[in-house]
Amino acid sequence: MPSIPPPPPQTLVHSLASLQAPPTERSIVTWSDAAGEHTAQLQDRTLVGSAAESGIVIADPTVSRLHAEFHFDERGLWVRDLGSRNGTFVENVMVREARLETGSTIRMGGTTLKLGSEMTTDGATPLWPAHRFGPLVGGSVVMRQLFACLAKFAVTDLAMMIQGETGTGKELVARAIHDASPRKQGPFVIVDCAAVPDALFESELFGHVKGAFTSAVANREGAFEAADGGTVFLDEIGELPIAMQPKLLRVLESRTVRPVGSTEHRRVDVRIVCATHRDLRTMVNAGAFREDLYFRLAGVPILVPPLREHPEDIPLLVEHILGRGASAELLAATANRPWLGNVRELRNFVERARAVGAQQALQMASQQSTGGSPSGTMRAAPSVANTTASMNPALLSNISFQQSFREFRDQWLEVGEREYLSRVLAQHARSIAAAARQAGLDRTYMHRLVRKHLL
Ligand SMILES: Nc1ncnc2c1ncn2[C@@H]1O[C@H](COP(=O)(O)OP(=O)(O)OP(=O)(O)O)[C@@H](O)[C@H]1O
Repeated sequence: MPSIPPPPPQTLVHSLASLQAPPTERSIVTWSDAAGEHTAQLQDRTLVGSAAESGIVIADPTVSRLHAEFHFDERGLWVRDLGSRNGTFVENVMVREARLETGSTIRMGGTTLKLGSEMTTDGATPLWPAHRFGPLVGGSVVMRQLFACLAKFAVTDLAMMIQGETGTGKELVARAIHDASPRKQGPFVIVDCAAVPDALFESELFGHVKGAFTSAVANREGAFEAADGGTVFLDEIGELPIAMQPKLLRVLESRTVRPVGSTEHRRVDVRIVCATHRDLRTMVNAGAFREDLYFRLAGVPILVPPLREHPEDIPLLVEHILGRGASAELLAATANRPWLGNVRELRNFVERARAVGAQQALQMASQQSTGGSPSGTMRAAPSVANTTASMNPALLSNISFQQSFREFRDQWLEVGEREYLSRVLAQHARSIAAAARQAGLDRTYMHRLVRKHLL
């Protein structure tokens, strides 16, 4: 079968306009007061106060009747205090007028409002009605908007591109899309593009026939064929070697694969979901990622927010991870940390706290250099002294022996696993290949473990 030539190059702006649903960004504020929790969309001018005639009515006696006004101009969104009794504060600074950004917190009297934004394609304000979407948990406005967007597009066959910092839940989002799609009975196949050696990429994706290269001792099915009838999740798509990019594009367009060493094209029916922590548009502009492939993959761009943008979800996530209610101590310990490694770091922390107690977990966290960086780069190797401290037998004195053996074992396996990996990595100057060799693990698996433990 003749190969299909790639489409003619397009400009980034033109392609963006033609391939993305035309989203409109709307600013919203959320707050809770004596009357409960509220979300309101901001108009060109919105009056805020405790008077019933205000656009945003706050049920709080410390808020003046006509307290402040939100308004837009060509430079953005502003809040202006209207001479209120108790003042208007932005990020705890008292202001007469200030420009706001998404995520800003605005305090009026005793009530704090949080500014968010939502992307809509139809002018409506989509909010998922529940605090869960498949395996995903989140009750904040940003997460419920995300869930509504996932629900809307999961039922289509459009390619989806999930962007977000490391640990924000991109893989879980991909799984949620698959589970909510008509393909849910089909396979869900993950390819971690960061963990596949360049020379094996083609075989990994499209398979090979026996004898295609020296180590090809038998026919092997690639990820696309394995996912036939289901979804292929291409994780860390930004790591796809440039030489592979036209090959992937051809497969997406022809919907056929040709295993390495074969002349036969095989038809495959897969939906593509990919994820990246990098901004692929910057990579396109730098020539490191093909623009035509980018637009083919980014049919629906999905942005997963970092945890710091929805800290109100932390208690819900903590209880989800624990599988039960959390102690006040644990909730306090998790409330005000930066969580640069996002939900993954929170999960590791909670699992450690379950094993050793919240205080000890806090101590261990402060011994480690904190946070997976937003850029997704690995953090510096922990020192041997630190790793030794984390296995101090004194930890045992903090462990709960009230739990079941199974729970105890699972918690200590996590702690032990992390300890083992950090030591092996340190011994091999953080070479994943060398560490995997010594550990007797597959390099891909080693890579996953390292990311899982934020090492
Ligand atoms: N909204 C959520 N609800 C429940 N669990 C979550 C949520 N978001 C993330 N997690 C959990 O956090 C951990 C990290 O999530 P995941 O591996 O999907 O992140 P990621 O963005 O793909 O990370 P990376 O970019 O490093 O691959 C997982 O254990 C996942 O189950």
